[in-house]
Amino acid sequence: MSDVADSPRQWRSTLGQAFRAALAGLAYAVATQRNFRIHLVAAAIVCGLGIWLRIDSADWAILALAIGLVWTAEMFNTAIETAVDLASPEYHRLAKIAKDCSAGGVLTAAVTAVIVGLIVLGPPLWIRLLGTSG
Ligand SMILES: Nc1ncnc2c1ncn2[C@@H]1O[C@H](COP(=O)(O)OP(=O)(O)OP(=O)(O)O)[C@@H](O)[C@H]1O
Repeated sequence: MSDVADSPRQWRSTLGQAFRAALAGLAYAVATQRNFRIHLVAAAIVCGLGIWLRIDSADWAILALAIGLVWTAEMFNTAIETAVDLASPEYHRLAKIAKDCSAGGVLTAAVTAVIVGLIVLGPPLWIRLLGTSG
C-alpha cells in the first residue's frame, strides 16, 4: 500500500507546498491590506526602540508575542473578509456580524499590544529621555 507518509521525498514536497502557500498568504496580506502594512511599520518602530533601549530577552519575548498576536489577528481578519466576500457579496446581516467580529478581534489584539508596549518600553524610555526613574 502506498501512502504519502511512506515517502520522505513526498513529505518534503507536501511541506514545501504548504510553506509556499503560507508565504503566498502573507504576501497577499502585505500587498492588499493597508492595516497590515501599518502593523509592520509599528512593529519595526517597536523593535528599533527595543534595540535602542537595550531591553532584555524576557522583554523581547513579550514584545514578540504581542507583535505576533496582532499579525495573526490581521491574517485571520483578511481570511474571514475574503471568505465572506466570496460567500456573500451582497449585503447580509450575518456577513456584517462576521466582518465586524473579525475587525473587533484585530482591534482587541492591537489594543493589547499597545498596552504591552507601554508596560515594557515605557519605563526604560522614560529613564532614557529624562534621565530619571522617579
Ligand atoms: N457583505 C456584507 N454584508 C453586510 N455588511 C458588510 C458586507 N461587507 C462589508 N460589510 C460591512 O462593512 C464593513 C467594512 O467591510 P470591508 O469589507 O470594507 O472591510 P474593512 O474592515 O474595510 O477591511 P478592508 O479595508 O481590509 O477591506 C464590515 O465591517 C461590515 O460592517
